[in-house]
Amino acid sequence: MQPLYIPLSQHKFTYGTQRLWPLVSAATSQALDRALIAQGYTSPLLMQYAADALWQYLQRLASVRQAQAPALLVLTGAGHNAGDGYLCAALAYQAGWPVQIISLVAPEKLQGEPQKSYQQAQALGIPIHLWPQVLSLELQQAHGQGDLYVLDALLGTGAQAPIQASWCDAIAYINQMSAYILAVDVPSGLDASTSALLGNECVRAQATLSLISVKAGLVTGQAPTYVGELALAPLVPAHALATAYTSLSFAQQADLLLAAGVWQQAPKARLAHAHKGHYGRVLIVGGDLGYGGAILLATQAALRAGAGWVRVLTRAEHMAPILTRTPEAMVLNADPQRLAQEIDQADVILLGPGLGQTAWGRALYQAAVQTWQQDSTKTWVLDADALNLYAQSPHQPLLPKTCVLTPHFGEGARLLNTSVAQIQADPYRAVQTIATQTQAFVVLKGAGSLIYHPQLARPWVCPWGNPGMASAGMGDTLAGLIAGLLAPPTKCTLSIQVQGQAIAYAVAIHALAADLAVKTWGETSMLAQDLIPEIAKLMQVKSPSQWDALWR
Ligand SMILES: NC(=O)C1=CN([C@@H]2O[C@H](COP(=O)(O)OP(=O)(O)OC[C@H]3O[C@@H](n4cnc5c(N)ncnc54)[C@H](O)[C@@H]3O)[C@@H](O)[C@H]2O)[C@@H](O)CC1
Repeated sequence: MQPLYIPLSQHKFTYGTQRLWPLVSAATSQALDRALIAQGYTSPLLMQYAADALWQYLQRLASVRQAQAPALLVLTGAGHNAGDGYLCAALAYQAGWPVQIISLVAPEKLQGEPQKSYQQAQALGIPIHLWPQVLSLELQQAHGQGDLYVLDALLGTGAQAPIQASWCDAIAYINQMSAYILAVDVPSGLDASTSALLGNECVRAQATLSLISVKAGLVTGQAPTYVGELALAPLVPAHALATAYTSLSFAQQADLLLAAGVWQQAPKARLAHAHKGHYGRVLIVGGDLGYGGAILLATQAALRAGAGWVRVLTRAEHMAPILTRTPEAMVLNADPQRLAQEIDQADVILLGPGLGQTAWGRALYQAAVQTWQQDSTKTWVLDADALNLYAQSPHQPLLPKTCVLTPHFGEGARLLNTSVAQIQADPYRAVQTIATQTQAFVVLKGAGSLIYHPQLARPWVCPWGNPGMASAGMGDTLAGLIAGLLAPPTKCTLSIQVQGQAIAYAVAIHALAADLAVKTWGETSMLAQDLIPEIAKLMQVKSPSQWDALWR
């Protein structure tokens, strides 16, 4: 049987020659449903296709896990999401799995398709309990043996905040089970558009099968904790979906970067007669006392990204350690007077790794601002305390014409003078607001990093990376990588689109390097420096087969 879903969390994942995948809001997803219904894919048909895909996913999972006597518990609410759940329960029951359903909504309150699906499950004789009834002995036994699968069909794209206490209790109840949770379309409690949490509890699924389209709220911010493995069940043929997309009058929300296209963005083969001037000059400024490692990592990443030369302005105390580890770099004692002259010689200036906020760092920041105000033709990357100092300025200076800001959520909150919670409530809005206010490229770093510039149609989302990246030096490495990849002088004169692709490539390679490194070091022990050799490996990939070989 043809697979009814496409796994999106795999690194080997490719989809034709596409480089991007559309991410949609809940509203767009509902409009897509309507457009498909208008093509003759009626609501009951789509619901049955959804149930078929969910059931196939569960069966394959049980087979991979060599599950003994698998049992299914389905939690349902009132909407179409629940309808998918009832129909999937019916398929599992007919195949001989022990199945029980816990509904949070009294049957007499159900309407339309969800009501019909409920009646179908009921007619088969599947036990349906109204929350908070306890599980029957049979399922409890299966649960004890660890073969219990839970289908979360409580809330889908129609979910609204807040989640009431009794629903939170039900969510907490399934989260504490030692069962495998598959979420239908969206983990209940997560906003499908923004990745915000709608209440105090959210289903923590091992996997989510997104239906018809991938929702933007599943891939960024806090979402990866709740979504688990992500897969898409398109439900309808590609041509029907393409017609549905073109009939929409409003744009999709974001684009997901895809592995299929990432390697195609790698720097081209070098000219046979090349000299280092062809590959650009990067100046890195930072590394106050106590922060020598930050500037070292940025330097190594910029060099591995292929920059022709890298000069470093830092504290005198850090010169010898950096040179010992990276003799290819030119390392100089930083003083604000020297800065203008060094900037003049560079194509790209990275300001911020380990810059700190003492008088030393502030003086360098001020000198840098004066320089770019006089000559805004250079490409700048502002990271770490350069962002904080910019955010603190009472009169924020106009940024250079080509500028990349790389805030994490905390720095993003300072740039917008708001809280981290507000950024988490809608990272898409945050990245677009920062970029619009500054007219710069913004890389909002975190799980599912976002990349945006006001002249791009939509933010791009990087789907790779792992929680081991929540460690010191990761941001410095990324900043160095971006600076190195933007360094070739030709890049600076190219369009926003092409510069954006170089930045997206840097973000992707950084996350993918972490996904390679984690295979050796594990999430707990992986260090930022472990990414450097993996970055070099990834940048050598020139074909899909080389790409696949990396992930074997
Ligand atoms: N329309 C269609 O034809 C299709 C819909 N599909 C499924 O349908 C879902 C969307 O269906 P709906 O629009 O019915 O949305 P939902 O299934 O998310 O349910 C909305 C219902 O939940 C209630 N609700 C919202 N927030 C709540 C909260 N915080 N606490 C308690 N109850 C709450 C609403 O009052 C409404 O009754 C998708 O996520 C997908 O799973 C799929 O079957 C594909 C086809």
